[in-house]
Amino acid sequence: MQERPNSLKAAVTAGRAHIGLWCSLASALTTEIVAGSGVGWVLIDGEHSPNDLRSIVSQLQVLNGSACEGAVRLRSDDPDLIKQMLDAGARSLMIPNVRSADQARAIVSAMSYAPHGIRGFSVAHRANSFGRIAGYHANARQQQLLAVQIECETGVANAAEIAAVEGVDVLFVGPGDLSTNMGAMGNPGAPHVQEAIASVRKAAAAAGKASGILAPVKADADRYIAEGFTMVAVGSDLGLLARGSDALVASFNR
Ligand SMILES: O=C(O)C(=O)C[C@H](O)[C@@H](O)CO
Repeated sequence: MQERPNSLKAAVTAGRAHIGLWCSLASALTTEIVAGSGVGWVLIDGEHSPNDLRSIVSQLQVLNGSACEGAVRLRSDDPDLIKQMLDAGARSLMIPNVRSADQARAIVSAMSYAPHGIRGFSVAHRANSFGRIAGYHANARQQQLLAVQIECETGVANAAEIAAVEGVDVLFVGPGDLSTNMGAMGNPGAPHVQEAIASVRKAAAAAGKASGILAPVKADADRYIAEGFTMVAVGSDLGLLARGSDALVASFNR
């Protein structure tokens, strides 16, 4: 058995925009519904959502056989969490608030088996279809995608060095955290934040890497894609359900 190609990695490393949806509801059912839309990837959020390892695995399972790539955001860069999540079958990882090239190198190391890194070895797990994927251990890095989030001024200042780290595929801007860190809480449209966002995109491009961002307003997403961001999340299960239900109820309350 061969490992399924990572369509998200293939698109963004070739410079093709690939849209995704954020899955914050920690529910295999809602992730299945969202993935059925035909979106290219979903982000299963282990940072700000009430997910645990089992709920993340359930969401990855509903993506089996689908063209939609399940990316997982961890709550930190802890190498033990990274190992457990990779073994559980997540191969596209997003790590929040990466601030330096050394931190990025440590994350790549945690994703790599010796001699390139420190990932612990387990002979059979969900990632290699319980031992059915021949050569998984030798080739595991090929289908892995690493998106590091740039979410503070230090990360922006070090974006060029972070992008240059071998094994980093995407600099992914966290617009909420970045704007908050830059004194414009929740307002990524502030001119100085927009300048920082553009500088992250340019740093990624200069290193031949992809850039990504979460942009739940369509006009923003269109503009970011036109500027060159490729891994673009255009909404979330939570937002769709909350705003959709608000609008439906409001439509009866005139
Ligand atoms: O800083 C941000 O913005 C992000 O990283 C995305 C958020 O965590 C959030 O909006 C998820 O729901």
